[in-house]
Amino acid sequence: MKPSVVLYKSLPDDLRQRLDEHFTVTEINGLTAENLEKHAEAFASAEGILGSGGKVDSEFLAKAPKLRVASTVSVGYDNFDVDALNQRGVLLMHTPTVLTETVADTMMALVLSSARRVVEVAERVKAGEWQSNIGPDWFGIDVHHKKLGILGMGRIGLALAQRAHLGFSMPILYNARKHHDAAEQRFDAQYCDLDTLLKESDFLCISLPLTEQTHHLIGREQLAKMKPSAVLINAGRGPVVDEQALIEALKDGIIHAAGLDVFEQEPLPADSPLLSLPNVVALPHIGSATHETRYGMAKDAVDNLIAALTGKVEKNCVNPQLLK
Ligand SMILES: NC(=O)C1=CN([C@@H]2O[C@H](COP(=O)(O)OP(=O)(O)OC[C@H]3O[C@@H](n4cnc5c(N)ncnc54)[C@H](O)[C@@H]3O)[C@@H](O)[C@H]2O)C=CC1
Ligand SMILES: O=C(O)C(=O)CO
Repeated sequence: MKPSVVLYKSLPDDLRQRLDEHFTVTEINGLTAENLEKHAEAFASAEGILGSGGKVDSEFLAKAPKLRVASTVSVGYDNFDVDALNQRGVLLMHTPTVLTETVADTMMALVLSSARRVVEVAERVKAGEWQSNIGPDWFGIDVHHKKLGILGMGRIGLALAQRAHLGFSMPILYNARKHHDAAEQRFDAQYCDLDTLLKESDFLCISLPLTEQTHHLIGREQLAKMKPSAVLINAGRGPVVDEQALIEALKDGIIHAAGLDVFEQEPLPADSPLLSLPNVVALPHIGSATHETRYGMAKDAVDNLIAALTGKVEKNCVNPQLLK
């Protein structure tokens, strides 16, 4: 008999077909409380789950007593309680690597659009405001040769360093839990402590995961250490930055601008003060959102689930110690 799995994100037809070849699939529209109740039987018999978004914690696991593998269509896994999964012996599979370059492209787009005010001035053109030669009120700030600080020098941080250093002649500073040899050798990146990164970066780019240690790592005190001309870019997770403190810093001129792909609450509420600030570029969490990359992530998530439920895991496992 094929193992039962719950699919909580729709897949392209060919990938759905591949999943059906291996498993008996129940497809639901998200891991909502309502769906957990409505599809209680499917969760009770599920050996695997595949999707993205929604909390997977001990409360969820109590409803899925046969679960062996959770496969998320994302690299970030902050919505999973990894300790609870470990206690239950449930493997967690994710999709690093396939999205790295695309997310770095998004971060570079945020750097450029925040500095050059691309969104703001394009809207002014559409509104018919371009009536004569433009003056300083349309100008932005340079990107090339400025110092780019990377907070979280992992896969995405490295790909951003490549773009910024080789493409835009930007000196790279970074902070991470440990030195990154490839970043230092290939892009001359300089390791520094967080205070130095805050004080010296012209662009502070956050590509950190959300953990207990990184929650509100950037708050009022840290923002106050940044240059008034600095731009903050966050494509890691919203709660790494204290959003209220960021709003105040942007309003009060403590920092110059922000480019944000992630927020404390997503979707960003329509009445968020961030949306009325001209010095904010706000994107709807599109870091990995290209057709090619989203397909690649879904494919990897399907392959990860098949590998893990058939005992053939070689990569993409968050808790490989369970394999021993
Ligand atoms: N906006 C979007 O659409 C996307 C956002 N992301 C976010 O980007 C994050 C990073 O992804 P990858 O680069 O693939 O992960 P990674 O694991 O390769 O890199 C994370 C880096 O953060 C560092 N780090 C972790 N905790 C730290 C701390 N307390 N202080 C300093 N450095 C710390 C690690 O040492 C590592 O260098 C993901 O966890 C996810 O939250 C990822 C993909 C898309
Ligand atoms: O993969 C992730 O962690 C995302 O945020 C979406 O690509």
